[in-house]
This record gives sequence, C-alpha cells and structure tokens, in this order.
Amino acid sequence: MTEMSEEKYLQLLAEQFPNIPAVSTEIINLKAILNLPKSTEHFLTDLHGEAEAFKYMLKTASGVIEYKIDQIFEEKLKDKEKRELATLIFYPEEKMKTLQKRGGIPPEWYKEALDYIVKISREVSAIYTRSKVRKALPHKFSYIIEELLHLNENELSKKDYKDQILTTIIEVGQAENFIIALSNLIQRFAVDKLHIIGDIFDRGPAPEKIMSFLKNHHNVDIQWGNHDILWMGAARGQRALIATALRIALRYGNLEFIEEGYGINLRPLARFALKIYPEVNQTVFAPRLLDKELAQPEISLISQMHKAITIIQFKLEGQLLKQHPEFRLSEALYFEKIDFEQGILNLDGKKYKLTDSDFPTINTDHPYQLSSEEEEVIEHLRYSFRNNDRLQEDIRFLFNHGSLYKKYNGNLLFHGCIPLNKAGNYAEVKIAGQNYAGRSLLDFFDDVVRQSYSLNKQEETYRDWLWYLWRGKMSPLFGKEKMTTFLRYFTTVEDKALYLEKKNPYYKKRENADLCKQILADFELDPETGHIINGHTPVAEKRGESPIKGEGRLLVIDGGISAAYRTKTGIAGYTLTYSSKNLRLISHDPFLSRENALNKDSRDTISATEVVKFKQPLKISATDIGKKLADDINYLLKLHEAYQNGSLKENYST
Ligand SMILES: O=P(O)(O)OC[C@H]1O[C@](O)(COP(=O)(O)O)[C@@H](O)[C@@H]1O
Ligand SMILES: [Mn+2]
Repeated sequence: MTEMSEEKYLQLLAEQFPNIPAVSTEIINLKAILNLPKSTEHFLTDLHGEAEAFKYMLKTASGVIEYKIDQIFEEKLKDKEKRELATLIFYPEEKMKTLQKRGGIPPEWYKEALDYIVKISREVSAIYTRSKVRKALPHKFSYIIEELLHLNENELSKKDYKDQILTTIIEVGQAENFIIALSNLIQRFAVDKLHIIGDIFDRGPAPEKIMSFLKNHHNVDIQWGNHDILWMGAARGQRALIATALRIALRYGNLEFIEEGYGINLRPLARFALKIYPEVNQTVFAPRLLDKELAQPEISLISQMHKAITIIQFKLEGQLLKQHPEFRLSEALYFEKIDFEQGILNLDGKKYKLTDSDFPTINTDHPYQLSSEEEEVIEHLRYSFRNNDRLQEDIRFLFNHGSLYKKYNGNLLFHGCIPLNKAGNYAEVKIAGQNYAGRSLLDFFDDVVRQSYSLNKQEETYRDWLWYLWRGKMSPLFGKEKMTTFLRYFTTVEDKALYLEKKNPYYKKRENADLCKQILADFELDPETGHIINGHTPVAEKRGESPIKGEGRLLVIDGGISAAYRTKTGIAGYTLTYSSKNLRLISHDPFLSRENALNKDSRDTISATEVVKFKQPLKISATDIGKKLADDINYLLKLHEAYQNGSLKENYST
C-alpha cells in the first residue's frame, strides 16, 4: 500500500475500532485465533452422480469421526460399541428409530449416548473460536449446548452440574432432539472446508442431489471437471454438449434425474426416436444398467432414444469442427469417412464394418446437417435446458464456486492435467495469435469459462470453447489425445488400440518429483511442502498403481466412487483429509446402501495412509486465512500506534 492509501485505510479502520481498548481487543482476539490448530479440509473427486456414497463420505468425514471416537474412547469402548456410536452420529434419526422398534430405548441409553456425544462434540469444536461455534449451533438449544461444550468435567462440582443437565434433557423428552443436533454439529465441525476436484455429473443416477447438498454446504469450493463443463455448456445452450449430456444419461439409463430431478421433458426426443428408429442394435445402444433393473419395453425405448441423440451429437460435433478449424480435431470428422451404402468406415487406409448402418436421417451429401425433425428436437431441448430454473441455479453455483484450478493452503488443486508436450515441457497452445502454456493456459481457460457465462457478443464462441474443454486435445480437463466414443459405438474390433484414448504425457511425467515441484513453483507455491491434488483418472489400485506420485508431491484421488469404474479400480474411491496433524489418504469400501451402513458392525475405511505427518500440529497462522489475519493484525498495530502517538484521534462517543 502507498503511504496515502495506508493513511486512508487506517482512517477507515478507525471507524470500526475507534479507540485503544477496541483495537486492542481485536488484536488480542486475532492473535489468539492464529494460535488455534488448523481446521480439517476434506477433498473428494469424481462423484459422478453417486449421491448416496457421496453423502456418506461427508457424514463420516472419511473416517475423521471414527478416528476421533478411537482417540477419545480408546480403552473405554469395544470396537463394536465404537461402531454403534459412529452410526448413531452418521444417522441419528434412523438409528434411534431402529432401536425404538427393537423394544424401546431406556433412559440410561440416552444418558450414555448424550454423554459420549457431548464429549465428541467438545473435541471436534475445540479448535474453533467460541463465536464460530456459537454461530453454528441450532438456535433452540444453543444456550444448553454451549454450556455442555465448555464445562470442565474434571471439576467435581461441574460433573454434577452436567449430569443434572443430561438428566433433565431426558426427563423433558428432548434427548433425541439433542442427539440429532449434536450429531449434526459433529458432522459440521469434523470438516471445515470441502474441496470437490471435479466431475459431479454423468454416469451415476443423481447429480442433482449432490448439487443440492453442495448448495447447502457451509464452505465448499469446486475445481471444474470435464463432465461439469459439459453440463455448464449444455445449460448455457451449447447444442453439441446438450446432446452429449443426454447421450451419457441414456447410455447409463439415468433418466430420472433429468425428468424428475430437473423436470426436463424428454417426450419430443422419445417420439422422434420411436418414429425414426423403430429398431436399433441393442448390443450397441442398450443402456449399461450397472446395479439397476429395467423392464424390456423401457430398455427398448431408451435404446432408441440413445441412438437418436448419438447421431444428433455426432452431426453437431461435425458442424462444430468445420466451424472451428482452430480446435484441430478434424480426425473426428467421421461421417465423411463412411461408405453409407456398404456400411463401412474407411479410416487410415483400413475398412471397418459398422455395428449399425441404419442412418435414416443422414443426407449423404451433407452428412452433418440435421434433419428438420432433429433440428426441432434439439431446439426443444435447448429451450428446456436454458429455461430450467433448477438446472440454471445449479450451474450458476458451479460458476460461482468453481474455478479451473485452486491454490489453497499451499496445495494446488485441479481436475485433469497441465498439458505437456512429448519432451515433458508445458505444451504451447496458440489461440487467436497468442501463445499459452502451463499456468497461462489454465488462466486462459478459466477466463473462457467465465466469459461463456456473460452475455457478450462472443458468447457463442466462448460456449464452443466449453465443448473444446470437454474433449479437446489440449484441454487441461480432458488430457487425452482424442475421445474415441464414435469408434466405440460404431465399430467392433479385437485390437483395442483403435479405442485407445492416449493420455497426455503429463500422466507419465507426474510420477517424477521434479515436474511436480516445477509446477508448484510456477504457481508460486512452496515446492518442498505443497502438493498437487488431481482427480480424473481412476487409480487402478488392484493393478498395483499408487495414488501417490512424484515422491509424495502429487496425489490422485479418483478411486472410483463411480460404480461404472469400480471394476477397474478395485476399490470404491479415495478421499483425502488435511488436518492440523496430517494429510491422510483414505481408500473406501463400496457404499452399498444406507441400511447396510446402519447395520454393519465393522468400520468403514479399508485403509488410510498417512501421506504426511506434521512434527508440530499446524496452526491457523500457517494457513492462507492465517496469513491474511497476520496482515490485518499489522494494520491494527499501526492503528494502535497512531492512537498512541496522537496522529489519529480516539473516539469514545459510540
Ligand atoms: O466409460 P464411459 O462412460 O463410456 O465414458 C468414456 C469416456 O469418458 C471419458 O473417460 C471422460 O470421462 P472421465 O473424465 O470420467 O474420464 C472419455 O475419455 C471417454 O471417452
Ligand atoms: Mn474427468
């Protein structure tokens, strides 16, 4: 700050802290906060519509709550009792209902449960200021809960006082309400900050439920994944992305969230598909149902709609590629390589028999042109996407709380990659005469996403760039040479090389610590202590792949929460927690169902790896907020000095 503006700033600060006692109180307060332990951050990624599994990971704070229970009740409780206590905290209402059904709950049970839960609440809230805890308390019980949280049970007189409070809570019939309120409090305070490293949408059944949850979360940030960008672009009206979003939903038979969750009417598409594609090859277009079941007529209808939207998608993509040679994806112009009469694809001198060669809507002279009915269908969908309040609200949330990458407490978070060239250097990408590479490329795309949301003249072009971000060669969110979707639908060959989506060199190079350190340094983070945290590529643990790369500098936490990828990874997801004590990588058991979680008596996490254990507990002073507070303290000290030396006048009138 210049001297002038510093003086001005102090004058402004003086309005808030008008005299020495006021400014001193604030200095004392902030200095005390700097010495509190850092609160816990929770990292999740690649949720892919798996709302139940996601909610469970949040409820359990990926083992943080069980870990606390272990610490507090180490000797006192048996493993089975610890698990009971944990499930009570995760699902208080359901758990108590089950117990009621099994023959009622005696007062002693409530007393013990309340006692345990108060102890855990005290432990998890101890690292926050009283004022922060107070703000999070449910209004109706705030006074009593505050008393319980702050009393010292080691003082004999206080123990009786506490016993009396608990007994009275039970006598007045409020035990269950208190248990629920305290359980929520524990869940709230076990984790203070949630990071979602992308891919909330696609493949799984309920992304809109995840979005509701996130919208109500107290502190979340999102690093956009390619599937989020897909939905953001679709909601903004980019037609190829609308077709792709629906194609993926149909491919997995997930229509409920579109029709019921968002209320988007798919009838026009269904009507069109029934008419134009009375029969489709089910081997190609039947939905992959994973753990759901559907009746045959529904499967048939979905297959027909699936084919209809797939053709629309490939036509729209063709149009886009012609319009944007700068995307350099012309190899994906497949329709012009098809011999429609023979049903053959000519690719790189080879001929491939098409799995389905019924193309009633294709004009072979202009294969990318939509038929008038297709045009109507996609325009109807575009209208529905753009005017859907619920979808627009969710997407606005993604824009407002998301970014292409995030620097947070020394770590660098992004979904996919930083595109590299074969030599392992940042790939240079020339866009509109400008060169971008590494951080500047990510900044460029971050800007593109934001521009696509504004209503300016180039809005349309920016939206097309969203499509590029979804599947372009140099997209940091995609990170693969090409997307072979078309080939996987329309050909079938033994040699899977045809379907290979070669990953950007980043994915090999990140095994190397030097690259990771270089990236951290280029983002102005400490290369010796910072970490890069990625999602996007499922870690095949069962084939021995490790999620920890670059000698611990980089962590990949996509472990397959997505049911579709579970067979590949062999586990059901990784999550990461970063507390004052350690950085822990947790690999999870498959989440089967709520009932299963409620009734099982063993703990959840398969294993947890302590990636880093801090010698001294980290304090708030070491965090980003801490640095900001230290800055504030500096100015408050200057204000204090100004009052003392008389250069500013104190005010006691308010
Ligand atoms: O397994 P699916 O659902 O067919 O999707 C495959 C497509 O998804 C992608 O893997 C992108 O999705 P991810 O970001 O989840 O990896 C493409 O590379 C690939 O073509
Ligand atoms: Mn992804």
